[in-house]
Amino acid sequence: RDSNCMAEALSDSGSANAPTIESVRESLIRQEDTIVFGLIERARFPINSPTYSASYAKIPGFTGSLAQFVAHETEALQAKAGRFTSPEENPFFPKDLPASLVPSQNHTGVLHPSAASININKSIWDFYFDKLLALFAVPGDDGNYAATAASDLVCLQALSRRIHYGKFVAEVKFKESPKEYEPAIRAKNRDALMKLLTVESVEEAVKKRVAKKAMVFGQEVTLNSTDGSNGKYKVDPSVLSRLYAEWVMPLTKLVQVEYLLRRLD
Ligand SMILES: C=C(O[C@@H]1C=C(C(=O)O)C=C[C@H]1O)C(=O)O
Repeated sequence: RDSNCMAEALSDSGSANAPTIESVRESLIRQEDTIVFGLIERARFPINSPTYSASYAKIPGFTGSLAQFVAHETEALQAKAGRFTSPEENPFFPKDLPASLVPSQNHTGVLHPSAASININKSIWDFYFDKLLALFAVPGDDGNYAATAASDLVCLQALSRRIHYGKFVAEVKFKESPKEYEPAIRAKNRDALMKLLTVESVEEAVKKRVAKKAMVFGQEVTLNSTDGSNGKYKVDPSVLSRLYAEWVMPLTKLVQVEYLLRRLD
């Protein structure tokens, strides 16, 4: 099976195509590329703070910032195109989302149905704008607010997909050893579940790999120099390890715990 096609793989029917811990981890690794490239694209612009100010935007018929407006309206269009019928996609503005207008895809049930009730995009939105952005975008204002908002949404959606992928990780882990998970689920013991699903060696490797990807993808490519990067990268590699250590992995694990707690409902 083509390992780049996790979405297709997860949609396949039949247990022969059921995800494995390897296939799920492969997808998480590939999604790192999307996240690193997304941050590199956003880092082309300075912070551009008017993008986040409701008093700047004053959009007729909409209360909120330009960033909120672009996310809200883009999601409405994407919903009509069927984006959120995929169990891998979770909207930031789930209220009043228009229905899909396209023929429905056959997303067969890999996940327990209660997975649909898990959406932690509010936390993702908050850490992205309140903490992360200032770590990789330089201070300043170049007036490119619409492009800035669009590029923020690309980052947010990539982070959201990665973090909510914890649902699939948890499903695979549960299927591999139900007897270990069941008592902790019945006891609603979050700490025990967190311990069971945590693999520190994998987390260490993730932190190192995303920093390395920031170096490889974010170097200046030139034709006639021996060291194109000169140690300068479009996004500081340490920001990538910090993003994963402080937010992405803890939130992915939170999604896993939330999913497991509902797994026997
Ligand atoms: C995703 C997994 O579960 C946990 C979360 C990880 C992550 O978010 O990258 C990594 C290791 C585990 O502690 C996994 O085991 O691969």
